[in-house]
Amino acid sequence: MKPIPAALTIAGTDPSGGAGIQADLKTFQELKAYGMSVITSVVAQNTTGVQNVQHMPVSMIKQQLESVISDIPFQAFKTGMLANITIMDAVAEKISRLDVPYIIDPVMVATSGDALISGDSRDYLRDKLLPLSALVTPNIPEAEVMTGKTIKSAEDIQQAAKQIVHEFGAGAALVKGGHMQGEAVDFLYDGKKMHPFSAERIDTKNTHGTGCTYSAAITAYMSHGYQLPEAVQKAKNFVTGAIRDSFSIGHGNGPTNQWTHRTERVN
Ligand SMILES: Nc1ncnc2c1ncn2[C@@H]1O[C@H](COP(=O)(O)OP(=O)(O)OP(=O)(O)O)[C@@H](O)[C@H]1O
Ligand SMILES: Cc1ncc(CO)c(N)n1
Repeated sequence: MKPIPAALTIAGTDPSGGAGIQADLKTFQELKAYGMSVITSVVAQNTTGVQNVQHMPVSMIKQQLESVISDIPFQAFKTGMLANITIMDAVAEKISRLDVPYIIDPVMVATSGDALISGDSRDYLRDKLLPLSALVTPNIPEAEVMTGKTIKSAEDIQQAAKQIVHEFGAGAALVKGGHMQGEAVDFLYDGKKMHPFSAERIDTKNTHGTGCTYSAAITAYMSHGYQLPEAVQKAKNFVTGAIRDSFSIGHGNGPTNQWTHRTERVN
């Protein structure tokens, strides 16, 4: 019998519901993957920014992982906000033996500009976590931190994607062009081929949680058995719809809309 598609997110929270664990679970649900979550940090945030952060004790993060892993099988998982080296290390220890695709959203800074991880953990993420991943999904500033190079053009994005795979050992790299001008073009490099994914740029300030929604959608599609690059194409359609139909709520950058009634369906 086919297993029930299940997906796990290991990330921080957003009580305003647009990013982090909340965005991931909404996306999993819309894309018909049974959603599970391990909370790494509780973040007091909303559409205007981050007001406070409380990291979970490492023993509690490990225990949450153990509770899920020992009980329910899942076919793909992602990490989002992993705030410091101690948390990254604990997560790495628990997930390194899992034999299902691992998607890293290398969260560093919120849409509002607030830092979500410590400065010294950026290198650790690159050196310790990337080699465990099937895919990493940096935006341009995150890819610049990883590669140490300035990214100004589509050519630069592709070079960064290649470096992240060949030099840092990620299974594949999807470098997102959301922070550039013009079409929203992302490049996926899987170690052999470069795959561009393009969508019209939508004129909106409501982009809170776009990165979380995108990587959660990739994770959900992979839990259904879709491989790269197909899982990314489907997730790109999903996130573009979620930005197009985004909610003008809150006083800052509004959240994306995961409702799939007008966007990509699973089956
Ligand atoms: N205004 C836009 N119109 C269309 N697509 C967009 C727009 N902004 C971002 N995207 C797309 O949304 C996806 C998420 O990319 P983005 O670069 O915004 O992620 P991010 O910066 O990690 O998100 P976050 O704001 O959650 O940190 C990518 O496919 C990107 O091309
Ligand atoms: C918890 C969390 N993860 C990721 C982001 C990036 O959007 C955010 N704002 N909050």
